[in-house]
Amino acid sequence: MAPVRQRNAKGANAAEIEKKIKRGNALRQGSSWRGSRLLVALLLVALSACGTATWLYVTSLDSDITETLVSQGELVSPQPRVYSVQCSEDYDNYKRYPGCTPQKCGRAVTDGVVTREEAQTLRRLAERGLALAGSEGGASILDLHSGALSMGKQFVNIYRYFGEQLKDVFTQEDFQLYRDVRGRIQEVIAQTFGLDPALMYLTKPTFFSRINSTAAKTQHDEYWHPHIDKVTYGSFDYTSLLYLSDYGSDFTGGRFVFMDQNGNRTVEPRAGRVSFFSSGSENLHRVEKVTWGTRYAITVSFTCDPEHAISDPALPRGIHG
Ligand SMILES: O=C(O)CCC(=O)C(=O)O
Ligand SMILES: [Fe+2]
Repeated sequence: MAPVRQRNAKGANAAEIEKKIKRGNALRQGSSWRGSRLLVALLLVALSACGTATWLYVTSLDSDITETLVSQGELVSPQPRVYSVQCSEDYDNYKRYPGCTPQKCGRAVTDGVVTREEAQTLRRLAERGLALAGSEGGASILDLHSGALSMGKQFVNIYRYFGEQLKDVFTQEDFQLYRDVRGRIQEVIAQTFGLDPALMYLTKPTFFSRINSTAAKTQHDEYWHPHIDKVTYGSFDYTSLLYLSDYGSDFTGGRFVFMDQNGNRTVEPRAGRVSFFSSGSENLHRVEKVTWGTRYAITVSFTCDPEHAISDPALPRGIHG
């Protein structure tokens, strides 16, 4: 009996082993199936991620079609380069001043109105003025008309705060140069848009700006938001920008961007370059973030409304520069 039992036991063992092997095989087959299904799933996820990324890239390219209107290296002189655009209806909401209120709208750039030497003198003026204080964030302004100067997270009035000290910072010649340049810009805007320069007035704010890549600390530092000058500043009818430094060598980023329905159009700053445009929503724009270096510019703005006219900046009486 015992050998039979043994045989039986042996037979049972063999059957069990066979079963185990089969189960093992089945398990292995199952897990390899599961493994390959996982692989397929992963592949699908990767493919759809690639697809989404490509789609995002293509659509971002599409909405980011950028045309350079004027590059830093070009010299646009003696005549401005003019791009006409249709006027928005913004001006209908304001009193019309014939001979000044925009009827022709557009944008233009000229390197023939302010010399590079003049731009350098104005840049030094800006450097000295802004060295008195400046924003903690990346964007500082100095408004010689109101006296507003960025200081830390706010503004001070330089004429009150620094008083007599200013005679070592600004000279009468500096203010004379500002007036001269302002007058020439006014002339070229009037010529380009067919206006009577005598019916255009300097308006506020009109300011020097200094921008670097330091992170913004307050909303005042956030210069890069798209905006419409007429909406932001109210009184503006024509905006001009006089650049005091060069895109690409003094700073990177910081190009001026007109944001049109069908794409972006940029102006690359160049010292002495004047860019001007009608201030309504036909000229929605922004400034790219400055990524390196320091960018200096002056915003010189004009209104047609004599009630919003301001006088040229001048050193207050008693401060003799
Ligand atoms: O500095 C610039 O290029 C533009 C500044 C600007 O948009 C503004 O002052 O309203
Ligand atoms: Fe602006």
